Parts: sequence; structure tokens; C-alpha cells
Amino acid sequence: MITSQRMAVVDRNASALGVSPDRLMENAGAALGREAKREDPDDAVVLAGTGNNGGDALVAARFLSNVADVTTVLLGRSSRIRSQEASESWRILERSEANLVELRDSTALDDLNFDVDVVVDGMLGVGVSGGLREPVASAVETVNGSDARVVSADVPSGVDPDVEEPSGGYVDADAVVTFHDEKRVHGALDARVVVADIGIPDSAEELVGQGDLWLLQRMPDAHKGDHGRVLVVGGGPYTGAPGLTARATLRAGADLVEVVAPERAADAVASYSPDLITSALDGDHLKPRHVDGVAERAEDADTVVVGPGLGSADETLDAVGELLPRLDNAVVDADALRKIDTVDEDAEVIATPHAGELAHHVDGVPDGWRERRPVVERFAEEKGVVTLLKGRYDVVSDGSETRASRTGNPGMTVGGTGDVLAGVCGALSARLGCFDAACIAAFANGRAGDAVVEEKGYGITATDLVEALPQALRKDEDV
Ligand SMILES: NC(=O)C1=CN([C@@H]2O[C@H](COP(=O)(O)OP(=O)(O)OC[C@H]3O[C@@H](n4cnc5c(N)ncnc54)[C@H](O)[C@@H]3O)[C@@H](O)[C@H]2O)[C@H](O)CC1
Ligand SMILES: [K+]
Repeated sequence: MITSQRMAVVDRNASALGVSPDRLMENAGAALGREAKREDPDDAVVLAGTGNNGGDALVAARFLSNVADVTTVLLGRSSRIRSQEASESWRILERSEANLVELRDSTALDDLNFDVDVVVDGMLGVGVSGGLREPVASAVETVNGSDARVVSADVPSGVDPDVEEPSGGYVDADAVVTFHDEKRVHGALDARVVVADIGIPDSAEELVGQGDLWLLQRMPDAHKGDHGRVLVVGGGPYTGAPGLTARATLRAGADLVEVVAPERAADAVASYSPDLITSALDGDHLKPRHVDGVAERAEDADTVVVGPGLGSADETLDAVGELLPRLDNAVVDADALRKIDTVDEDAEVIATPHAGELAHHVDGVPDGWRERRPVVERFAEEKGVVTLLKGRYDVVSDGSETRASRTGNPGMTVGGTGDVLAGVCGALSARLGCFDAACIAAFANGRAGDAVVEEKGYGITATDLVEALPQALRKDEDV
């Protein structure tokens, strides 16, 4: 089962891996054409929209025309076809002397002969939005009124692929050729559903890529403070860590960040970066008597990052054990991970262990990323937290799905890169679900490290990483 948003991400990851949209459209159209050829039709009508669902149907028309008389009807002018790939398919049909109709409006439907063996429905796919507009609305009615066998591309036109039950007007298909993976609505249809493999490599789903960054670009433009108010609870024996985390949250797009830290660490944060709000806790490490005050501040934050630089004094771990269950959105890092069992089961939590920290909770962490996947998945499932296991390849799981990120380099073993990653998780989880946030954070953190090494060579510092984050969170133009 895949949502249309996840499909768009996977499409772009496939493209970034070199499997271009026109390869996917050719494979999709060929599968659609094969299904339309079943039962040896003599004649067919292909209905193509101006989007890529239509593009698939134009490819299918080419395959079908080798065995049947095909009339291809574009719902609009060919100049309105949106993508290059679909336009090229139209031009191929033109050059091939195919029988083409550009439907100007719904009245022209009456001139068409729908008394054919098969109709290919490539009017709308996962790009459908809102109630059916003309001429699609009339075309759907005409198709549903015909005796032809109807084969729909991806989803029957008119249904929203991400809902359980179709609603409003839609094509009552006999068969649906859906691409790559089932869509939610298919379960409610009484059509034959064929899942067509269109050549998307597994790694387009299993490896975090530029397509995942595209997800971030789609976020609605937030107003100040609407998104990304992050609280960082850290510092103690280590004074630099919470500042790195906090600065990273800003560089990863958070609107506001506040650091709560013991006084020496709070001073270090304030001198590191004036745009960080700090609140000092008396003493030199987090104590249980601080917890009420910190929990109160957490009320105003979208996400609380707990851990960077806290140290592992008994009193501090006790305090962490009292604080975590009171948080409903948290990133748990470093020494705070020892108390991961105390998080509230309904809370949205990202845990960011390295192999050593995870080893406290599981019996053995294998070396290879593929061998690590079941270990991370099981830990995430048992603890009910999204888990990002840092390593040569970062492995991220929400307990049912597991992805890996290949970005990053040996230069990033320098101290502080984990603090930066925790900050990026905090910023993104204020805008995305925890699993997507952790995946994109792992990918961007490593990509920032790669960019710094590319520019400056090895010997990078965590502060270099922080400054490289904005660029690392932007996908390349051509994906
Ligand atoms: N990896 C894959 O799964 C592949 C999928 N392909 C096909 O691409 C479509 C999605 O294409 P897209 O261009 O994003 O959108 P659609 O073609 O589904 O529809 C957009 C098109 O329709 C118009 N429109 C939208 N809503 C309405 C409405 N309510 N009434 C009338 N018209 C509407 C809109 O204006 C656009 O013109 C996917 O389903 C697959 O079939 C790739 O081709 C292969 C890889
Ligand atoms: K369709």
C-alpha cells in the first residue's frame, strides 16, 4: 500500500537514481496496453487526460494500435499536455498517423463512437483534486454508460487514491492497472486490480534520497512561529553540545529555539550564538528539582530535544526519567537514551542512538547496514519510537518500515555531529511526521558533511556542518 505523496517521493528518488520519468511512463503504458489487449479487442477508445495519467494512456494507445482499431481522445488541446514525456507520446501518435481527437468540450463527446470492445481510462490518476470538472465529468458518465470493457490507468478516474471508499463521480472500471504498488482506494473497488512493476528500483524506497527532500519543499509556507518552536534541554559536563543542537535547529528551518541548560553551559550557548534564547538552571547539571520548570517550558514547544551534553550523573538521569514521560514530541539523544523506556507510548519520539548507545538496549548491533535493519526495526517497534541508528549508513525505522541514508563520510566522526543531527531532527519533526523527519535529517546531515569535505577537505568541525545545512536541505534543480 502506498500513498500518492509517498509515490511522488519514490518517483523522484527513482529519477535521481537515473530511472527517468519517461522510462516509467513507457513501462506503465506498456503494462496498461497489455491489460487492454486481454480478450483480443477489435476496436478501442483511449481517453487521455493532459497529465501523466494521460501520458500512460497515450503509450498504451501505441501498444494497442498494433492489434486493434484505436481512437485516441485527448481531453483538451495537445498544447495543454503538461509534461514533456506525455507530449512526446502524443507526437509519436501524430507521426504514426494514429486516429487522434482533441476534445474541445463535452458536447463533442456525442460525435464519438463508444460502442467498442475496450475503453482505456487515462483521464485522471493520483493527481485528481476536487470534484470532477468538464469535460472529464461528462466523459466519466459516457464511459459508465457504455458496454465496453473499461481498463483504468493507476486508479479509476475520479477516485482519490488515498481514501478508503471512493466518493463522487468516478469510472466504474472492470480492471485497474496500478503502478508500482496498491493504492488505498483499490480495496473498495469491485474491479480486477493488477499491480504493474514499472521498473522502480527497491532502493528508491529503501534509500532516503532527493525525493524525500522534495517532500520538505512542499510544506505550506509557515507564518513565523507556526512551525518549528523547539526547546533544547542539554548541557552540563559538556557546554558546547546544546548550542550546536540549537543552532542546527535554526539552520534546519525552525522558527524559534530556546536552550535550557545548567548555568555554565547556558553561558557557552549565549556566547556561541546571540540568536539563541537561553534559560540557565542553577548548578552544573540537570537535577530532578528542575523538571517541573523544564516541563512547563516544553508546553510552548512543538518538539523538545533532550540529551546533548547532559552527561550521565545519576541525578541527571533521574531527572531525564521524570521529564521524558511528560513530553508529547521529543528527540532523545546521547545520555538521555538510557531513559528511552520512560517515554509516553502516545508521544511522537525520535531516538538517535549510535551503535554503542543502542547496544545498551539490544543484544548486539551488527556491523552491516542491511543486517542492522531488522535490529533497528525491532527496537523501534518494541519501544514505540522512530529510531535513527547512526553509522556509515544511517538506518531509520518506525517499527514497520525501514530506510537507510548513504550520505556522510568518515570526517563526521568529529565530536558534535550527533548534536547537530539531533537539532535537525527537532526542527523537521515540528513540520513533518517523525519518520520522514528522521529520514530527511539523516540524509541532510550527511549531505552537509559531504559538502563541507568537498569544499574544505577533511578536518571538518560540527560548526561547519551547521552552516552547510540550509543547502543540504534543498533538492537539486533537476529532480
Ligand atoms: N511512479 C508512478 O506511479 C508513475 C505514475 N505515472 C502516472 O502519473 C499519474 C499522475 O500524473 P499527474 O500528472 O500528477 O496527475 P494526473 O494525470 O493524475 O491528473 C492531473 C491532470 O488532471 C487534471 N485534473 C485534476 N483534478 C481534476 C478534476 N477534479 N477534474 C478534472 N480534471 C482534473 C489536472 O488539471 C491535470 O491536467 C499517475 O496516476 C500515473 O498514472 C507516470 O506516468 C508513470 C510513473
Ligand atoms: K485513470
